[in-house]
Amino acid sequence: MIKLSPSILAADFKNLSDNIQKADQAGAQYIHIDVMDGDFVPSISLGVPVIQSIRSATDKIFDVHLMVSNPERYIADFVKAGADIITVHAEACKHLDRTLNFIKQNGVKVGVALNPSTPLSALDYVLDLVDMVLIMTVNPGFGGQAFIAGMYDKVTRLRDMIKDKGFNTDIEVDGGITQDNLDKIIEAGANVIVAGSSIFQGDIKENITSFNNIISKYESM
Ligand SMILES: O=C(CO)[C@@H](O)[C@H](O)COP(=O)(O)O
Ligand SMILES: [Fe+2]
Repeated sequence: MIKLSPSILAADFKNLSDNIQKADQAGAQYIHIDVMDGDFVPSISLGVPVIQSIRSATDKIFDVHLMVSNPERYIADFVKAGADIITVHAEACKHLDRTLNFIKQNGVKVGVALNPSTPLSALDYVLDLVDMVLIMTVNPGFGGQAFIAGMYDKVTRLRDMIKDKGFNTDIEVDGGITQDNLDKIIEAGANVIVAGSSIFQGDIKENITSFNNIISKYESM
């Protein structure tokens, strides 16, 4: 099952709950929420109070991407605010195994993210702990960047690694995804698709319908 996770970083913050409801009604399965701390990545975006406040706008899955140093400090707060999936960066955790276990103990789905330059071997001893691996297809910190072409191969190799281990882990891709590269990234093995600018710039409903039309070709396979 392929899921679309619109990134609200590209939404109109003045009309955030309206934009989220449009994405929900147009057929997004997840809502991707980028939390940036100005330390792990240069930008500061939004945090717990915003998530708490938009929780009532939709009952779709809140897919929370923490681009935060030492994220274990905030996990319980994000769960309380309404996160359903919490993804932390391998590069941002001093004790990744402990942090992933802690997310699971808090009763939500566990994700681990890798920057473009981080090798897949970072997953060797944690893959069994996670529900989802997020492959960054741009360097984290900003929306609207161009997809890094080398990431197709990374996703293919990760899908093989997951199959070899007999797991069923989701692969999320995040950054620079458009209707033009969607086929290729799904064919590489991604099944959770984050898109910010290419959903929220222009007509949200039309964009989501076009994305879902492409995705639907793979659902019947
Ligand atoms: O995590 C991030 C950026 O760090 C992303 O979730 C972006 O928000 C995706 O935006 P687009 O590249 O799709 O515009
Ligand atoms: Fe993200």
